[in-house]
Amino acid sequence: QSVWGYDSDNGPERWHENYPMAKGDKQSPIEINSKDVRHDASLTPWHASYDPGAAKTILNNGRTCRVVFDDTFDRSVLRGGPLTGAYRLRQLHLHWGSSDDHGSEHIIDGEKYAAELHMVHWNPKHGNFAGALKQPDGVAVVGIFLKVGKTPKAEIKRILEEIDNIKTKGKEAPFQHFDPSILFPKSRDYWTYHGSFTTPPCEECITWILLREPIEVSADQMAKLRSLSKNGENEPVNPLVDNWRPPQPVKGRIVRASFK
Ligand SMILES: C[C@H](CNC(=O)c1ccc(S(N)(=O)=O)cc1)Cn1ccc2ccccc21
Ligand SMILES: [Zn+2]
Repeated sequence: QSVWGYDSDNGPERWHENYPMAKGDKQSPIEINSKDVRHDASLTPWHASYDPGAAKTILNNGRTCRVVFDDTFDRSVLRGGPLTGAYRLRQLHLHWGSSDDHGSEHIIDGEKYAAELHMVHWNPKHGNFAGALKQPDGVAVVGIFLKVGKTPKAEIKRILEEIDNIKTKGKEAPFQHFDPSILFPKSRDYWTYHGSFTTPPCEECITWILLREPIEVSADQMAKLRSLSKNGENEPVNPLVDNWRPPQPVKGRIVRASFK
């Protein structure tokens, strides 16, 4: 019984065999077409107030590179936008491709970005993360697109510098004094819709907040990300690339925009 992944024998087309939610009506990611988006003037700006001291470790779990934060109290929270209340930052991670022309999970007007960064928050009114992922308003994920360009954003460097210490599956390193809000682009414009985890168990508990403005990374930084391995130490090298789920059926959902 192979654990889920992104290969032909355990990839997105087969996740539903062990995770029936994968065939639900509110799955993520999706393709966003501007012509179908509805501007919602009632959408207020979102606000993140993160404590750099909440950052704990960075790890390679064989499927992504993840930074974990202390979420035992309202220390780093996201408010506003489509959200009611303060959602606690739990972790951030990325999805990327084997080349610069693809890798993001959400696709905007046919455009795929080289990578997509997810900042995962949960609603403490549901007690803990396990409880939150069973609720439609349980989790909020801020998605930031990464585009390869000439003027890379310096702040992403901090994450990529750690890559050398977590090359193989299971490797973890301390990652402290990091405020992920430095990764935000200038514009606060966003799209929002209701969806799911883009990985098993694919629970439909996520309010997605996708930032319209991508941040820039360099080709070298993308190569760095692609130097991560799915395999454990002393196992045959299996590059950690293409850890993205293809777009899922929109099924009548409305995507709202905070901007005109
Ligand atoms: C779902 C959880 C592991 N998965 C995630 O937390 C997760 C977060 C964000 C995304 S994405 N790509 O959509 O942003 C995908 C997966 C495992 N898990 C299952 C039950 C459970 C209970 C407590 C703690 C962890 C638990
Ligand atoms: Zn993700």
